[in-house]
Order: sequence, then C-alpha cells, then structure tokens
Amino acid sequence: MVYENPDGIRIGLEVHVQLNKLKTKLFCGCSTEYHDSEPNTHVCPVCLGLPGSLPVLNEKAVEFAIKVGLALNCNIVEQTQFHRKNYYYPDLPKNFQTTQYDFPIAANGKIIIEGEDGEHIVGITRAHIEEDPARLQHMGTIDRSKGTLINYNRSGMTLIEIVSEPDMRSPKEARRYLEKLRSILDYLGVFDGDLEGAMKADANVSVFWGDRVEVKNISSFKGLERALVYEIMRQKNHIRRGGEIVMETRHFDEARGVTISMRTKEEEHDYRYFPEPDLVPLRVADWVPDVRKTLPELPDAKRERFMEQYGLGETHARALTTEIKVANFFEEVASKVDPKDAAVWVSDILKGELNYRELSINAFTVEDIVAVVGLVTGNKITEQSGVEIIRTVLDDGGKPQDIVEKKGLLKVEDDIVAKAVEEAVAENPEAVADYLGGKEKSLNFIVGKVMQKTKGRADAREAREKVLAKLNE
Ligand SMILES: Nc1ncnc2c1ncn2[C@@H]1O[C@H](COP(=O)(O)OP(=O)(O)OP(=O)(O)O)[C@@H](O)[C@H]1O
Ligand SMILES: [Mg+2]
Ligand SMILES: [Mg+2]
Repeated sequence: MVYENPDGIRIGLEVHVQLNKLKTKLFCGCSTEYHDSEPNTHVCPVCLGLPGSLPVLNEKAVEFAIKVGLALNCNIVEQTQFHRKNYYYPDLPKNFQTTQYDFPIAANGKIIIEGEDGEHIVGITRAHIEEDPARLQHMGTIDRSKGTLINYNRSGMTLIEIVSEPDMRSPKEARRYLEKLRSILDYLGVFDGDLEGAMKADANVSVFWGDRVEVKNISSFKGLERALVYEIMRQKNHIRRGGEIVMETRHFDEARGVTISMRTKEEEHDYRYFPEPDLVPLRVADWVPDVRKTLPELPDAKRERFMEQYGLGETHARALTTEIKVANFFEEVASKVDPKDAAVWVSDILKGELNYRELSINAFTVEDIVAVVGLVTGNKITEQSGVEIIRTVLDDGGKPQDIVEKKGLLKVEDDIVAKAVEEAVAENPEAVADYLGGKEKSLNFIVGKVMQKTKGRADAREAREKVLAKLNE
C-alpha cells in the first residue's frame, strides 16, 4: 500500500524540549527545580537578563544536546556558536534570546515512525540549543486578557528546538512523530516529560503543496492532532472559497478546538540575528566519541530485540518499548515468568488498568505482577480473578496472596465444578431440551447457572466445556 496524499498535505514540527534533568540553567547556576516553587524565586541577574550580567555556558547542557542529536541520527557540528535573536517582549527582558543560528549543534537526522503506509522516515532538519523565556500567565484568554503576570523561574532553562522536515502527511503521522520523539528523549534520560512545559510543539502545515501556516500553543499529543485536523479543514475550505493561504502564525484554542490568527509570520531578517559576543565559539567535535558511548539502546533497537529474544509480536514489542520504565519493568517480569505471559499481563492488562487510572508503571511492583501471573498460569485462580487482584492492589492496596484469601478467589476444585454442572443440567431440563433442539443460547444459560453455583470461582471457559461434555454424553 502506498499512501497517495491526495490533498498535498505537508506538516513540519518545531518541538521545544526542556532539558529539565539538568541541575542548573543554561547560562547561570540557578536550580532547575522550580516546578513546585513560588513564582520568581529561582532567578538571578543572568536569567533575568539584567544589564551587565554575563552568561556562563552549562557544559552538561551541551553534552545532553549532543546526546539528543546523536540519538536522532544527526551529524554533530564541528564548532558551534550562539547567536542573539532580537525581539521585544516581556518574557525576555534583555530583548534577545540566546539561541543558535547557522551552526546548530546537530543537523540532518531522521526518525522512523509508523506512517500511513508502514515505516515512514521523517527528516530532522536541525536541533539547536536555546534558552527558555519566562512564563506569561494571561488573565483570561490570550486574545482578550485584562493583564498578564510573568514568572521568570523558567527563564534561562535549557531548551533544544528540534526542527523536522515537512515530511508528515497527516495529523496522525504528526502525532506518531511527536510520540516517537518523546519516547527517544525518555530513553536518553535528559528530560522528564511529565513536568509542565517539558515538551512544546509548533506545527507548520500546508495543503495542496502550498505555503505553510504555523500553529502555536499545542500542549498535548491529542491537542496536536486536533489542531491539525481543524487547520487542514480550514485551509481547504478557505481555498475552496477562492481564498489564498498566506504565511501566518495562528494560536490553537484548546477549549474551542479552533485556531485563531495572531499575526503574519515574522521573517528571519526581522530578528536581526547576530553572533553572541559574550560567548566564544565552542569546538565540540572532540566531545562526540565520548558522548556516543553514553547512548543507551534506543526504542527501535529494543523493540527488535524484544521480538527476537522473547518471541513477542510487533504490537506487544512496540507497546512495551515506548517508555523505558515499562521496558525495564517488563524485562524483570520476563526473567521470572514465561515472557509471553509477561507480555500479555504487563502490556494488555496492567498497562490498561494503569492508563485508566492515569498512573505510571511505578504504581505497581514486579513482585506483585509476577505473583498474579504465577497464580493464573498455575491454574490457582481464573484470569478474571487475576485482573480483579490488579484492580484491588491499585485501588485499595494489599498483596495478591492476601487478596486471594480475603476474596476467596482460589479456583474451586474440579469435582465441585463437576457437581455444579451435574446439578445445573438436572435442574434445567427445559434449557437442556432447547439446546439439544438447536437453541445455542440456552447453553449460556446453563453455564450461567454453573457460575452461580460456584459463586463465579469456576473458570467460565472450563465450565462451558464441562457443560458441553455433559450434554453430549
Ligand atoms: N510548506 C510547508 N508546509 C508545512 N511545513 C513546512 C513547509 N515549509 C516548511 N515547513 C516547516 O516549517 C518549519 C520551519 O521551522 P523553522 O524553525 O526553520 O523556522 P520558523 O518557523 O520560521 O522560525 P521560528 O523558530 O522563529 O518559529 C519546519 O518544521 C519545516 O519543516
Ligand atoms: Mg523554529
Ligand atoms: Mg516556527
């Protein structure tokens, strides 16, 4: 199957990733752990941009950026350089953002995603380091705000802007790209994606191979997909009515699910980029071999290995390798029980229960899931009881063994099931006659009676087989 892209859709993302696992900010010693702090408490003259303050580059930030670049299959530049991007806005009191321009730290990479027609390669144009500006808090909505508060705790945090080629052909592919990117960054241990502001995307989109519109303020995977679906529809309608698409910046209104025009797109020359005189050019070529050694096994490689080593299908392998924590959890479980059982219980059952409760894998222990799988595969409890134990541990706490006892979940002995089958058949002659007369549904009725008699502790599938055997005697 080849995807034709009939509407000529192109989507390119600019993703800002905050390297919040660094201990200090990009150009000063302020701590990065501000997320639970009062506004404007993690600041100094440098990150406030006060006149006369001088930046000192965080070495670890450069190292992390190289690591990201390598993980995205980029070339790392020999020598990098910072530039000033000039603009006037209260989120940056010094009136310029220190960023990179013609010597970004990394360029020409790629990410493989699950595309509309199978594996699809998305080019990475470049990844560069820049400082995060302050956080503006509008009172009300951005287009109709009475006033704005500014929190400078965030300002000076290390960002990497990762710019993709316009290689995505649908909102779904854009979402897959963002998910894949997050997964890779998660593996690298450079950021905690759950923290506020850890990852932000601007989506550029065009239709019929035309000019792009940039949509800002996207804050979730779902938001990205919705914003793009809306924007593509808007552009197509606009063209259908004889309109023309001009380069502009639009804002995604999450609550209303629409994009609103903010301004025409600023041109590059508007920013008057020039080299940052307070920071010398930095030769990074020699760092690369050492940083490369710190690269972990990445999601694609781990997925392949899981399929080979544990005999998992692609779907399981994919689901189990999206998050590094889940992958590690699975491998521990798989070292103690049959890996295929481990895959089913961790990926299909446990993850489902966790997602439903918005919990991470940390909310469950390897020991407990191993106990549950052991009970089920040892034929001590039914699968349904296994699920019930997981739910109970998550909702009320407790240990699987104790829950089994407290709730009386041990499977009833074979002879008790046999007796219940015997009784159910004897007590319901009409249903038996109906079934033998061709009414398939009556079988369910009789099995239901067996389950009632065993208080649900019989395995429903086994009970069904036993009833069938009895009826066919
Ligand atoms: N016709 C197009 N349709 C969709 N996306 C496009 C098109 N042309 C370019 N793009 C995408 O637009 C993005 C441009 O990002 P880039 O950071 O280079 O510039 P910018 O948006 O002008 O700058 P800024 O960082 O100031 O927003 C890239 O992701 C690129 O793939
Ligand atoms: Mg950009
Ligand atoms: Mg942009």
